[in-house]
Amino acid sequence: MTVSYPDNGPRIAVQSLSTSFLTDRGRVQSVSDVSFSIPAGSTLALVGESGSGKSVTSLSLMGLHARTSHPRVDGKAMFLRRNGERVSLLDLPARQLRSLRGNEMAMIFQEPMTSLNPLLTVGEQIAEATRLHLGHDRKQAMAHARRMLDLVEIPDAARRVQAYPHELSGGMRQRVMIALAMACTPTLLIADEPTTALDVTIQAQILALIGRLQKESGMSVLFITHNLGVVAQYASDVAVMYAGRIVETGDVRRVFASPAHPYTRALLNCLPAMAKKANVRDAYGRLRLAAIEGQVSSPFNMPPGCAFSPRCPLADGQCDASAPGLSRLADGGGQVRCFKAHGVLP
Ligand SMILES: Nc1ncnc2c1ncn2[C@@H]1O[C@H](COP(=O)(O)OP(=O)(O)OP(=O)(O)O)[C@@H](O)[C@H]1O
Repeated sequence: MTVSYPDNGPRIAVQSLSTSFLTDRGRVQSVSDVSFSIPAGSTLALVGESGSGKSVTSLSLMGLHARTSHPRVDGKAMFLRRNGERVSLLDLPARQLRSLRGNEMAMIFQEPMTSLNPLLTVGEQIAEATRLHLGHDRKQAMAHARRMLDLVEIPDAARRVQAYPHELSGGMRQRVMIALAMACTPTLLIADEPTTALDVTIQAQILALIGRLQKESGMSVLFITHNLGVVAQYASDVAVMYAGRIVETGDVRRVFASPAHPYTRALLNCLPAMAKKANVRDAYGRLRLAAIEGQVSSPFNMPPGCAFSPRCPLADGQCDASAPGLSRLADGGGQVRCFKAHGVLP
């Protein structure tokens, strides 16, 4: 299933993406000034605590916000199509965006049951996608569905193609979601917490599967997770989000070896491996995992300065008074949004 794609620039380039919604309490800014790009075949992990704006970012790119929340999405998101054409996702008419979704751009979510149709067999659901996007007839579509189930290593695919989602385990359902997402050989896969609901062994298998499919197909992946621990193995680059903004970007090795933002450092300190290294133990001799004290400020009550300053051990008057912009780090190491970061280029 290897496909060659035009190699002129990033698969997706997002610039100053900002999203707000209308709520009972007025318009709320959920994502502000988010920029990143993902080259062909690369994985960018978007990391941050719950509520930091990761899902809103991906749903904004896919045009999937409910109209009832009156979303306002600003900025630019250029997507490189298979045919070499570059399209502006935020300006595309709904019909054209729909024809890209599930075809050249696909998405998998945490909970497959919310995306799979309980009334159709898994084979019918995959077949429906390829009939719509690839023009398969019924027979071709069902044969393709079987091949896809094989590809995602579902045992006995010929039989399972006839199964309904509720007849499968959580791990199998997530494999079906991946098969559905991959059915039209997307060039961009957005994986939003794809393994959070699964137990650790199955998580590792699913992530390995996505990694294998990516290598074989050359697709780019936007991998959304709150768990920095899984990032090191599966992503080439990281963007850390806090309160709707990217606070640090860089390649995985640099971010893990020398995190520049105090929030990234705090996230890393929450990892078991880091706890082992620090070897801080409780009264019973158990390793003590660090936790980030305090909570993300409410979007209705954001501090005037840096959003992280109320929780930051380094914050001073400057951080409370004004919000830092993104600065480039020395050695091509990415960017950071912090007055106190070391190694920032002038
Ligand atoms: N339709 C909406 N209307 C109003 N606010 C929204 C809407 N969707 C998301 N938000 C708010 O936007 C912020 C970012 O939410 P988002 O779901 O992107 O966070 P997240 O980082 O993906 O968190 P999680 O890991 O829990 O999914 C949150 O404060 C959330 O409550």
